[in-house]
Amino acid sequence: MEILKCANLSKNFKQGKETIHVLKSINAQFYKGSMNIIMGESGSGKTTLLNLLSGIEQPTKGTVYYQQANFFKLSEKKQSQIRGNDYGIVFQFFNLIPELSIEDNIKLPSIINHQPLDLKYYRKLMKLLNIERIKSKLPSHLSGGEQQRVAIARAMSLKPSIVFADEPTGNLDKKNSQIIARLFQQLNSLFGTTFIIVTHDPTLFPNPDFKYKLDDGQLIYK
Ligand SMILES: Nc1ncnc2c1ncn2[C@@H]1O[C@H](COP(=O)(O)OP(=O)(O)OP(=O)(O)O)[C@@H](O)[C@H]1O
Repeated sequence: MEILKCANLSKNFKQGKETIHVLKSINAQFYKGSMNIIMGESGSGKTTLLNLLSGIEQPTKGTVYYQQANFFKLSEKKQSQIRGNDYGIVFQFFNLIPELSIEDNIKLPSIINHQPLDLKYYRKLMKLLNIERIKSKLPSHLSGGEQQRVAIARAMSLKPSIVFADEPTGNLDKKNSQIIARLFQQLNSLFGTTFIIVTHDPTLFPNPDFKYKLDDGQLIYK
């Protein structure tokens, strides 16, 4: 069953007097519980595509459907509910709040979105990501790999149906990149979360369900 879909999705940016056509009428489906990898050269529009799919940015043309609903036609309130409760986002540079403990960082989405944490699920997540023993620390006291594991826990804390990850291993060494990639696979199998991951290094994800490349504004199925 498809959970997310885009139809004729285009995005242009104005750069001075020029208009650049970053995404050119992209059509794609993402299935519930699937692992999707998106590759592409620097500047090919990977972040832009992720921003449109996750509802952060509006397309110039075209439609994004989340569970059959035309996302950008939904009310602002509904859009932000979906972004807060149903989507999780993982960034290259972790984006943890420096003043908050690890535990408070992870619990933040539940506070902001007024959603109770499922404590049994939360403990399972902490254990799987191996961050229980560092939960009282501050982000600055953690290694990059640890910070990214915390960021994944935060993104997954409200049991999202889709996690969007933009170069989640881009700031990590090889060993930690492999650990993070393996964790994504495990979370996908264990919780059935749909993952849409942008990466420069497809060897980290040897068997995704779907692999794409962004090239000249088109999303090509590999
Ligand atoms: N807000 C913006 N205004 C103008 N141009 C933009 C904007 N956002 C992105 N672009 C341009 O769109 C193109 C695609 O950018 P994007 O960040 O999506 O690429 P990317 O594939 O994620 O690149 P990288 O791998 O280097 O992160 C680039 O040429 C970029 O300069």
